[in-house]
Order: sequence, then structure tokens, then C-alpha cells
Amino acid sequence: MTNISHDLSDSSASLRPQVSAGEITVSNVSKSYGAGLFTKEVVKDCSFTIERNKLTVMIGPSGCGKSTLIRLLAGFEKPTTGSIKINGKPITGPDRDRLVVFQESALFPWMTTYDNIMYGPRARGEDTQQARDLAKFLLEKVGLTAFRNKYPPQLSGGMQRRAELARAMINDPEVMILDEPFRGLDCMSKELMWEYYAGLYEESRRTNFFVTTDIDEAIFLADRLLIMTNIPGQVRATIEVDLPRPRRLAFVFDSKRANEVKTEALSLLHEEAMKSFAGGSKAATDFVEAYSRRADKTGPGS
Ligand SMILES: Nc1ncnc2c1ncn2[C@@H]1O[C@H](COP(=O)(O)OP(=O)(O)OP(=O)(O)O)[C@@H](O)[C@H]1O
Repeated sequence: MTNISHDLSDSSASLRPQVSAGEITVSNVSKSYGAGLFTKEVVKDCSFTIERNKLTVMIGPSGCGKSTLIRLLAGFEKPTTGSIKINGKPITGPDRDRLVVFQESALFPWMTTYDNIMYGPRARGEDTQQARDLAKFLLEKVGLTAFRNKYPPQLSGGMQRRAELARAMINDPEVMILDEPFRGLDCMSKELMWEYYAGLYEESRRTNFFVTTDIDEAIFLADRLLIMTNIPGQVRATIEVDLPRPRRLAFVFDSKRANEVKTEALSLLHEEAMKSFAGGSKAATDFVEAYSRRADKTGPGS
């Protein structure tokens, strides 16, 4: 397994982004699309907090409204009802205080890795020595110094995702929002990304909100785990993932606590997934109810 250094006494530490972490509160938010008979309620009366200086991970069945919530948090869309606030102020549109990293690569294929990372500062007319030093620092942190002059198609999928993280972090958002950023990577690249990403978070303690459908990814990364219901999406449970940091693959998945969290989360997710599977079938609904009764009686995962 690759060992990644997270040396906090790094001599270039002064170049790190000046992190000011934000906090987002989502209060009774609902979001519907369409009108009349064709109205579809995707998120319903959903409330949660993305706590300052924590890595909050949201996990839920496919199609439960996670990406919709991200668009609302980013300010690309507005809730039908309810409110979303950052540091107590309503979110009215996209802003530099929040930055979203999507599943799809947003790197410009005609720009080198370095130029991609410098895109944000340059777009703001801030191609300063400080920004260039920070780009160099971030290239080092994501292990791409030797690839600074390569173009995205010359990088592996994992390298592209690391370049993307550096490109987001140089803008120093108060809250980083990530929508399944490692989806589609092979298992080994994915696990490597988890260690890189956890390391970047552990150094900065910037507020992070990370959406995934991968339970191992969720547990490895999270300080807090939000479990979603089936559509219309709502937070069904919050689990504090009190595993020590820095996180390392080698010991996280051997730990008793990680396995307890996984069993509890899987039990809840299974119930939610079965609801979508049921689709009105009485036999399937009965199965879900029986499963829930059994889980209530015997505890999660037993
Ligand atoms: N603009 C829209 N108009 C109509 N329906 C939409 C719109 N955006 C999303 N939906 C519907 O809302 C539901 C939730 O979609 P969303 O992409 O938010 O789920 P998700 O949890 O992110 O799914 P996945 O994990 O598969 O990416 C889906 O049924 C989708 O078809």
C-alpha cells in the first residue's frame, strides 16, 4: 500500500491556503420538479448541518436526491420550500465561499496540470507570486509535481482527480462540496485517493461535504455520516464516525469500531434500498417490514 506523507512540519506550510471554515445549515428543505400531475418531489422536509471543520459524508440509495441537494447547496438551484444558510446567511446563488467538485472531470484538456490549477487565480486576475507558490505547494501535496507540464489526457484517472482537488483547493473555499468525485476509478486508485483526500482534509480541517454511494469510502473519510432515506430524500440518521486520525487503510478496516459503523449504516441503507425495490409490491413491502422488525429486535446487522 502506498504510504503518503502528511508532515505537518513541512517547510512550505506557510504556503497553505488560509483556511476559514464555514458552516451550512439546511432547514426543512423540499425540492420538487415539474408541475401538476407531473410534480416529482425529490427532497422532502430535509434538515441537517454541515458542521464547521468537519468532514461530513452523505450516503444514500441511488436516486434519493443527493445531487439535487448539492445543486441547492452550491446555489445553482433554489429549494421549493425551506432554507439553506452558510454562516447564518441565506444562500442566494453560487459564491466563492463554496466550491463543488463533480463526478465528471472539469479539467481543461488543452491546459497543462499547472495551468489548470492556476485557472481560478488567473480568472480573477490574481496570477501573483503567492498564487504560483501555492500552486507549487498543492502540486506537491497531490503528488503531481513531475506531471505539472502534462495535459489531462496524459494523466491517469486518479491523477486527474488529484489535479482537480488541487484546482479546487487553490481557490480556498470555506466549504468544499464533492459529488462522488472518485466514482469510476478502479479499486486501487480509489483507495489511494481516499488516503490523499483524508490527508488533505486532516491538514486543513476545512469544512468538507462529500457525497457517495460507497460505504467503505464513507466510513474511511467521515467524521459524521448522514444516511439518506429513499426518494424523497431526507436524512434518516446521523452516525458519528469516531475513528482516530490520521486515517490509514491498513488499520481503519481492521478496527472493531469501523465494522460496527458499517453494520449500522448497512442495515439502514438496506431498508431504504428495499423500499425502492419494493415499488408497491406487497411481498417486497412485507419483507422490508419484517426486516425492520428483526433489526429493531436484534440490533443492527445481526
Ligand atoms: N431537473 C430535474 N427535473 C426532473 N427530475 C429531476 C431533475 N433533477 C433530478 N431529478 C430526479 O430526481 C431524482 C434524484 O436525482 P439525483 O440525481 O439528485 O439523485 P442521486 O441521489 O444523486 O442519484 P445517484 O446516486 O444515482 O447519482 C431522480 O429521480 C431524478 O430523475
